[in-house]
Amino acid sequence: MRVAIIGCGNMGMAYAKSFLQNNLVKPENMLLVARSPARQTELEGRQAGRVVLGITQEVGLYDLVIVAVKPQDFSAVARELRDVVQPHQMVLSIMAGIPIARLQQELAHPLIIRAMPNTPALIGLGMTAYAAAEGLTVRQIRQVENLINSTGRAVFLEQENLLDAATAVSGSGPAYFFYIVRAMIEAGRQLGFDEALAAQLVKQTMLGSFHLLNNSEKSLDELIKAVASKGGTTEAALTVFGERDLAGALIGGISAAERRAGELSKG
Ligand SMILES: NC(=O)C1=CN([C@@H]2O[C@H](COP(=O)(O)OP(=O)(O)OC[C@H]3O[C@@H](n4cnc5c(N)ncnc54)[C@H](OP(=O)(O)O)[C@@H]3O)[C@@H](O)[C@H]2O)C=CC1
Ligand SMILES: O=C(O)[C@@H]1CCC=N1
Repeated sequence: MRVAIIGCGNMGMAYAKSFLQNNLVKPENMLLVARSPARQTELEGRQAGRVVLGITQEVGLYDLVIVAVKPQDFSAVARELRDVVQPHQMVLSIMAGIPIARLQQELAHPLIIRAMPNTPALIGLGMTAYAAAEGLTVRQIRQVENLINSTGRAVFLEQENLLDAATAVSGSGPAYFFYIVRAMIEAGRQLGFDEALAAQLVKQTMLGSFHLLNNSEKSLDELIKAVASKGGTTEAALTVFGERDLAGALIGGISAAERRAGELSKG
């Protein structure tokens, strides 16, 4: 498959790296589009494909065009891409918020897949939710899904409107996890550990807890109960979390992320 990527930042390059590592795309079949000469030089150094400056006619020669710029940059990209995109090409957007209808309208192009990945895609452990415009064949959708699967797991959403919720839950999710890990390490530090030891205690605890959750028949409530002895230390912590409504704060934050995706949809 021949793939052009517009927006070769964190996510665009995570995709490029995965496709190459899994031999789904050959370097000679990958086109990386930069918007500045400095970025062009930097991308050339990565040897992940041919690098061009700007959205040239060449972009029209690829089977799939991935748009991975910030949502705020999309309209500028669309003004150039709409003159270049060819009827047979598929366009995969990973931009937060922007709905398929707006992508189709601004690009004057029907064959759109909209996906929401997350940063663990960098190591092949990503979670992507995606939806497809009507008019794409099952074969075309499978071709794109095969690429996405090289970055981790993927779920197809029949209802595109759930993509904003996926953005809030799994797209932004890694940042919530890192936020909690950071707070736990800081607590360890304040209780007397040096940074490295606090980080080791927390990271192994998160890793072990994840695998326990994944391999256990117990519900989350039961898993919590199995740690929190009556009148013990965990209960003391959970009481403070409850008094400060930590769960409510997390749910409220995730709802705010979903609302923000809705705002980004309008440009
Ligand atoms: N980061 C994340 O966790 C996730 C991000 N996303 C989505 O992915 C998209 C990209 O995010 P992310 O990778 O973090 O952002 P980055 O800022 O790392 O990457 C965006 C890239 O787009 C480039 N760019 C902007 N305009 C153009 C243009 N006209 N032509 C060519 N390149 C252009 C920028 O170039 P330059 O370097 O020159 O500024 C930059 O390299 C966003 O829409 C975001 O919503 C989705 C899921 C997760
Ligand atoms: O924060 C953002 O807008 C993007 C979308 C999901 C993760 N990062």
